[in-house]
Parts: sequence; structure tokens; C-alpha cells
Amino acid sequence: MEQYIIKGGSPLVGEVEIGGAKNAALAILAAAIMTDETVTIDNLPDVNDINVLLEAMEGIGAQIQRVDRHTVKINGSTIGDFSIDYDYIKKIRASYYLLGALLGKYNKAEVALPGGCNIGSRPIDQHLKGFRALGAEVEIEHGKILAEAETLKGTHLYFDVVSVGATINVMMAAAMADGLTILENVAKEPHVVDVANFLNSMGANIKGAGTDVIKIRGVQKLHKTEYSIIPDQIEAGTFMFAAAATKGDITVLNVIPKHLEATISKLEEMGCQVEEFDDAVRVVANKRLKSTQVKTLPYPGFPTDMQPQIGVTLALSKGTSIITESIFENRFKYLDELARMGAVIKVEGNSATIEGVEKFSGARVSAPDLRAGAALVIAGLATDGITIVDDIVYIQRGYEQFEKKLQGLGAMIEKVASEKEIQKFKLKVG
Ligand SMILES: CC(=O)N[C@H]1[C@@H](OP(=O)(O)OP(=O)(O)OC[C@H]2O[C@@H](n3ccc(=O)[nH]c3=O)[C@H](O)[C@@H]2O)O[C@H](CO)[C@@H](O)[C@@H]1O
Ligand SMILES: C=C(OP(=O)(O)O)C(=O)O
Repeated sequence: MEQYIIKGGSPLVGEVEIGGAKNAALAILAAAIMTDETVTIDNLPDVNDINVLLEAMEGIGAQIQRVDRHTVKINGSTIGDFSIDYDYIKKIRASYYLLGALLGKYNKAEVALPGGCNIGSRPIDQHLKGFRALGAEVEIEHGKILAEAETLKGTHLYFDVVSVGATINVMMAAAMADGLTILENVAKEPHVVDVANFLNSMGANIKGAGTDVIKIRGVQKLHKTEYSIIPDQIEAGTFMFAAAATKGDITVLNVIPKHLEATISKLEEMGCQVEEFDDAVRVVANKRLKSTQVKTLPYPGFPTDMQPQIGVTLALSKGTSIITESIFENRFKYLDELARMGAVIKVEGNSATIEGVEKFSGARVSAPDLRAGAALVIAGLATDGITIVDDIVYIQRGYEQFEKKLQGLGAMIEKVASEKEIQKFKLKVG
């Protein structure tokens, strides 16, 4: 099992290139099979979730051609099977997008109930409500969701909760339904807009993505396109908090600063200097930061996927901070690990009270999920001494070459897989 070993305590300084957004890419890859023509997708992050989804798509007959590390050509004309097995997709959440894509194109889909990070109960009732409203029969049998329709028909639907996944999934299916679909109380995340833009570039007729109401006029056919995925706001924010926690100076390159506003505003409140450029953001922290309050909310609120990264940074900041996690009920597990490094935290329900400490002490900790894992790496980088992070397979789900990018900023971090490699690292760093 691979681990990260870290010798922290030095500021991270330099520039880092941000890749394409995992959560946009997963939906866009699935949507690419909705035409029989060849779709080229660029700025794809080379992370495990993407590779798992591509394998699942190949498994049902789609032709996948890797042009280079970040570019893929997809042709869905050879799909002969509408059923995705659990073995393929148990590790990823976004497999559910194949449901919307297959249902939209073929009026039939069978997809095993999704996996993904264990950050809460994560129901998919809103996805199913949307498919049913479009006229599909939907059953859950033997761990699979079975959806089928004679024809999909446009509908007017009000989501009960704001869900990224349900918004995108129902929007995909509706893109090829008969007539007009109006979706209300939808998610407004940048990746929702990116998927709508992608579908429109294939000939769909979707308006309003990024607002509370999306209107989709169904089309009979979609066509080929070439599309570049937006930058990953969560990867960018992770490096921005790495700058803050290590009292560093990091410029994240290839970002859309508008997508980072909630993160930027918290960093400024905490005492960081933040400079915005056209497609870059620089974060400088040259003193101990201040406490603040933060509540996770759907976009444009503070993202739940950034909650552990701010949590680690606040645990080192002066004063008492309160974090309220309002999206997922099980996203504080990293705080137990952080307590092993000396953080002082009390969790009650969906809120954590953090008494900032001057410093952590290195320890062996486990990544409980993707973002929590990245946050524990940040904690290690901010700590004198040695930290070992176990279960980095979670981190590899969503961060491309995480340790290499951190090394480029001066971090002493290595991926190791044996006691011998751990000892070698310790000897090297003294
Ligand atoms: C692959 C992907 O893009 N994952 C992201 C996506 O997850 P995901 O799409 O699973 O998250 P949702 O936006 O759907 O979840 C938001 C809230 O709605 C609830 N809910 C959702 C669907 C549903 O049918 N019923 C229901 O009650 C969830 O339990 C949660 O409390 O958005 C989350 C919120 O920004 C992010 O943390 C995840 O990184
Ligand atoms: C929670 C995440 O992913 P998923 O929804 O795929 O589990 C994430 O990207 O932070």
C-alpha cells in the first residue's frame, strides 16, 4: 500500500499548474457517448476516477482512444450493452452519469448503485425523480438501477434539494427527450455550466445553466465536438490553502478566478494576501493567520470539497473557528486524525469548534477520503518533523501527480511503499 511521507515545516513557494476539473470531466466523458460521432475531450485530469470511468465505458463497447495524457477521443457508436457492473464502478460516484447518458440516448440503462467517497449517506432519489418525470420506469434491483422508457418526454421539475449530480444527470437525459424540460432549484456549480456548454457544443439546446432554472429543448441527435474541460477549482483551492497553512507564497496557474471567489474571500478574512490575475491567483501568507467561521453551501457558497483543507489551516490559526458542514453528514473524519497531530477540536453534530494551536507534531495518519487526505498532506507540510499519510489511494482518485506538484513548490514529500523507502527518506531529510 502506498503512503506519503512528509518532512514539513518550510513555506511552499512557487507556481503550480492546475489541471482539468475531475467533477466536470466525469460527467462530460459520460455525455460523450450520447452521439455516434467521435468526440475529442482535452484538459482531462489523469486521475484514477477518470481512468475507472473510461474503463467502464470501454466495457460497454465505447471506443476510447488516448491521444495523450490529457486528451481522449470517444466514439459511442459501437455501444452494444447498456449495463454497467458494480465491479467496474464501485470506487467512483460519477458512474451514475452513465445512467443519464444511456437513458437519454438509448432510452434504457442499467447501472450499479454508485460508490465514491464515504462522506455521508448520499441518496440519489432526486436523480430517479427526474428520470421518472421524463417518463422512465425506474427500479432498483439486485444493487442496480434499471431505467427504461418508450420515449422520454420533456417535463417541468422542481428538485427538493440542490444536487450537482441530479442536475447534471437529468439535464443529460432531457437533452434528447421530446419537447421542453424545465428544471428548477438546480445546482449552479461551474461544472454544471461546463457540462451544459459541452452538450450545447454537440448540438443540444440548453439554456440557463449557472442560474436556478435550466431550460432544455430536446434534440433528436447530437454530433461530434472538440471540447476543453474547465480548470479544477478544488485542486486550485487545495494548493491555495497549502500556501496559507505553510505561510508560503503560491501562484496557481490556469484557473478561472471567478470560480474561486468563496475560497479567496475566506483566505483574505484569515489574513492572507490574494492577488487575482486573468487566469492565475497568487496567495501569500507571511504571518500566523486568524480564525474565522465557515459554512459549506452549494455554489457560489464555500464548497464542501474544500472544507477539510480550510479546517487544517484554521487548526493552526489564532483563535476559535467554527466550521458548519451543511452538505454531507460524515465529512469531519479527518479531524480525529488531525487531533493525533495536536489539533484541538470539538465536533457537535454538523459543526466543529476549532481552537487554533501554534503548531502540530508529525504523526502517522490515515486519509479517510479524497479531500480529507489532501488536507492531511497539507497538515504534514505545515508540521516540523515527519508525517506519514496512509490510504493515499483516496487522494489519487482526484489529484494528478500531487506529490510532484508539491515537490515543485519545495515540499519534502515522497510516495513510498515499504519500510525501507521510509527509512531512506528519513536519512535523506536528516
Ligand atoms: C462526482 C462529483 O461531482 N461529486 C461532487 C458532487 O457530488 P454529488 O453529486 O453526489 O453531490 P450532490 O450535490 O448531489 O449532493 C448535495 C446534497 O444533496 C443530497 N442529495 C443528493 C442527490 C439526491 O438525489 N438526493 C439528495 O438528498 C446529498 O445527500 C447532499 O446532502 O457534488 C458534491 C457537492 O458539491 C461534491 O462534494 C462532490 O465532490
Ligand atoms: C467527494 C468527492 O468526490 P465523489 O463525489 O466522487 O466521491 C470529491 O471530489 O471531493
